[in-house]
Amino acid sequence: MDFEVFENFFEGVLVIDQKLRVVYANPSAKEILGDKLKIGEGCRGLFSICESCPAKFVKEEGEGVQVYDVETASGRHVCWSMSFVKNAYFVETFRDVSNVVHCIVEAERQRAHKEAILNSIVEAILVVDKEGYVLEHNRIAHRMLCRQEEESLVGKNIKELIELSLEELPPEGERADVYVETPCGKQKASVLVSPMSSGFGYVVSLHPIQEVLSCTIGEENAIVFKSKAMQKVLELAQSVAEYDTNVLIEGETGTGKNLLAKYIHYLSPRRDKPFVKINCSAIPEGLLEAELFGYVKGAFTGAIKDKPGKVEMAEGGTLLLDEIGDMPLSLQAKILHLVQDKEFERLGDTKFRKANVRIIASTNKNLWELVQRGKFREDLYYRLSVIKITIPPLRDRREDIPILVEHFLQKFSKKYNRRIKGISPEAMKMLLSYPFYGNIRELENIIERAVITAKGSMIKVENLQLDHQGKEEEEKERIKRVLEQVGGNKSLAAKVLGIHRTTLWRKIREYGLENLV
Ligand SMILES: Nc1ncnc2c1ncn2[C@@H]1O[C@H](COP(=O)(O)OP(=O)(O)OP(=O)(O)O)[C@@H](O)[C@H]1O
Repeated sequence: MDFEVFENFFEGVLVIDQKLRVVYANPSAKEILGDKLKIGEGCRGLFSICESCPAKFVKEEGEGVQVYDVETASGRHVCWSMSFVKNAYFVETFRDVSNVVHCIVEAERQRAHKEAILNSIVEAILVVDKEGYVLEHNRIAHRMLCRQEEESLVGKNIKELIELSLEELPPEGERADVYVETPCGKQKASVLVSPMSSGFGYVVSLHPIQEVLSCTIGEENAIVFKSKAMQKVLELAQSVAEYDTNVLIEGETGTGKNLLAKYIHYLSPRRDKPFVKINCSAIPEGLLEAELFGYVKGAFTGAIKDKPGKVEMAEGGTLLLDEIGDMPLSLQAKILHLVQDKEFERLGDTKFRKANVRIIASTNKNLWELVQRGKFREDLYYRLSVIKITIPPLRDRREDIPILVEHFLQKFSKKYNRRIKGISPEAMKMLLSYPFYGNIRELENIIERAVITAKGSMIKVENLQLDHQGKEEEEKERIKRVLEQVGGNKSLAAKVLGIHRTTLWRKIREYGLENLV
């Protein structure tokens, strides 16, 4: 066999006889294998593949073998092949691929580093191209967004995953809160988008936000909160719920007094019996007694048959006397009798009836002040306020605003079948600085309007209809009234208003009320 033909080959060529001795090596082979190569000696050990010498297989099967990465005795990497020719020789050819292998190893090392870093981040990371298609992601993203272990996010569009397209995400460097559908239900997450310096796409990070605290008696009546102040309120409510004591709930309008009363009822042993509410301020004085205690036929013109009142409707359950501060003095004695002796009389009747009801009263007025002014019976006040729970106004627990916003966003998105995903940072900032004299009810109305009027899937500043002018007037009047009541004593006025002294002083100057102090 003429081996000269191999002399100028770029690849290394070794010719091995059947006793596995090297009979020829071309210059490339000599260069690659160095002094480990000895012509006339055995070839064993020249390559890492010699450990499982393929010669026997190649000869018997008559098939060549190729291995892409074989190490030489001197540590170089070659792409190696062996064939059996002319029933006499094994020919090994090999090409140095050390550089390629090095690049692959380096790329693999970098990939492993990147993967370790990505997986050590507590946020879900999605690397997307300019159109929003996922190129890479970390383990948290998989856990957060995939229902099945084998499911892959690569190739999916961000819109499909978080229902927000790239254009709808917050601008670079700004976070926004969104809701993401996860295998465990909706998860709130703070989203941040950073463009890649190569201009190749974006890194979208989703930081899961801890579940909102909520006490719920059904979806409709969820009480959501985050503040310590509300936590205390709820804890107190929970601890008194099981006892049959009367409870007085105080708080400004719209702070959630009705909701809390329902919560207490549903936590109490009376939960399977009725919860009945009567609004003492909404019913004309003449009708209130009949509404509360019922009447018998002929009690007044139009009383054509006996009719039970709210007290009887609440039998076995809870009766909420809403806006108790507006209860006329004339009726207060009868309420006292009900509260004290659990007895009442239907209008026009001659006999007392027994009532098995738990009484919760609520008021947005300062009941004690009404007692002092002779508008509310002191004995009734003490009877009702065995346990007094005061719900703080929303402006004193602003940390509840974001979760309430989200709660209402979800509620109204569902109600109006709109796909509202979140609120822009500017809009949230505006809500956080708004005084909310109408408290949660006002916030609820603002969000309801915003959900209806929002053009895209995010609530923006222009969707918020805030009544700043009206609020300022209202605040000025309130401060003026309180200052007059306390004879200009700033400390006392700040206490009554529930604001800090320095805030009060600033507002006095703002509204030009200096003459009152
Ligand atoms: N913590 C809360 N979480 C969720 N929704 C709330 C919360 N507090 C109040 N709301 C909602 O705000 C609205 C007003 O609440 P509610 O009627 O209980 O207030 P209120 O203090 O009784 O008002 P008013 O003094 O006018 O009778 C309701 O729609 C209620 O569901």
